Amino acid sequence: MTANGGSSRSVSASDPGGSRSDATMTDNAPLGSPRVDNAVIKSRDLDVYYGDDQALHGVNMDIPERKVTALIGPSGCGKSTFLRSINRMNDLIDIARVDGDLYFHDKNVYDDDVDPVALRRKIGMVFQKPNPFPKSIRDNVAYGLRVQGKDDGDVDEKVHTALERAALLEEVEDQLDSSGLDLSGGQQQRLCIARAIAPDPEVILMDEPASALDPVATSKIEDLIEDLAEEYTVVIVTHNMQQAARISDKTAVFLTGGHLVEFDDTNKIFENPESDRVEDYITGKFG
Ligand SMILES: Nc1ncnc2c1ncn2[C@@H]1O[C@H](COP(=O)(O)OP(=O)(O)OP(=O)(O)O)[C@@H](O)[C@H]1O
Repeated sequence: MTANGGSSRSVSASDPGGSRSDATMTDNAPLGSPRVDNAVIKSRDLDVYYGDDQALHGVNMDIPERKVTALIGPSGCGKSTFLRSINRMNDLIDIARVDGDLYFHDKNVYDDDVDPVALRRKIGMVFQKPNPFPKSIRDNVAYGLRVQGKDDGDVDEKVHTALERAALLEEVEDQLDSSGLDLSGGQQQRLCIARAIAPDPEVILMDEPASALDPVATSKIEDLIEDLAEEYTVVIVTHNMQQAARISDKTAVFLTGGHLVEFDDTNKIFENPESDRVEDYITGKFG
C-alpha cells in the first residue's frame, strides 16, 4: 500500500477476491484466547513492512465490540503500526506496505473498493499529543462533523453532545468561542476526543492518549475511556502497564520484532500469562 493510493497488498490464493466472511484464524494465532464472539475487527496474518523492514509478522487478533482493548509491548514492537493499519492511516506513509487481511465487520478494509476516508469516519483516531486546531472550542468539535459531512442539522446540539460524552462540557460550557489552545493539556486531549467522537464513529483508536498528561488529567482520560466503551469499541496503545490493567478488558502483548505473542482477557494476561516472555515483560524484567 502506498500513499498515492496504489495497493500492493498480496491476496491469498485461497481468497482470490481479497475478502472472506469467515475470517478463520490460522495456525499463526497468538497464545491465550485470541478468538472472541463479538469481534468488530479481525486481523488475519497481517504483515506490515516499511520498505524492506518488516514491522509486523502475521498478526491474528479479534477485537471485541464495545470493550477496551489495550496493545502493550516494548518500544518499537509495532503497536502503533498495528493501530494505524486498522483505519489505514499507514496509507499516509509512503514506504508502508501491508500483506494479509484486516476485517471491519467482515469487510476487508484493504479491498480495492474501500474508501479510506469513509473508513476513518467509522474508525476515528486520537493521538499521543493533544492537537487541537487554532480555532474555537466549538469549531474544533464542529470541524470533526464538517470533515465527515455530518454538519447538517443542529451542529450546536451535536457539539454539546460530543463535549458531554468527552466529559468536557461542564468545564467549557461558558467559553465555547474561546480558543481550544487556551485549554490545559488534559482538556485539550478531551477536546480532541470530542472532535473524534462528534461524527459518531463505531471505533476509536487511541495512540498513548495520556502519555503527555499529568496524573490528574491522566486519571480523567482513563475514566473517560471506560465510559466511552459503553458506546464505542476502543483500541488503545499504552506504555503504561498499570493503565492497561486498570482500563482494558482485553490485552494484546506484542514483543520485539513485531510479533503478537499473547492475547487474552486483561486479568489473565496480568495474573497468569501463558508465555514466559510475556510474564517477564509484565513483571518488568525487560522493557
Ligand atoms: N514511518 C515509519 N517509517 C519507517 N519505519 C517505521 C515507521 N514507523 C515505524 N517504523 C518502524 O516500525 C517498527 C515498529 O514501530 P512502531 O512505532 O509501530 O512501534 P511501537 O511499538 O508503537 O513503538 P513505541 O512504543 O516506541 O511507540 C519500528 O522498528 C519502527 O522503527
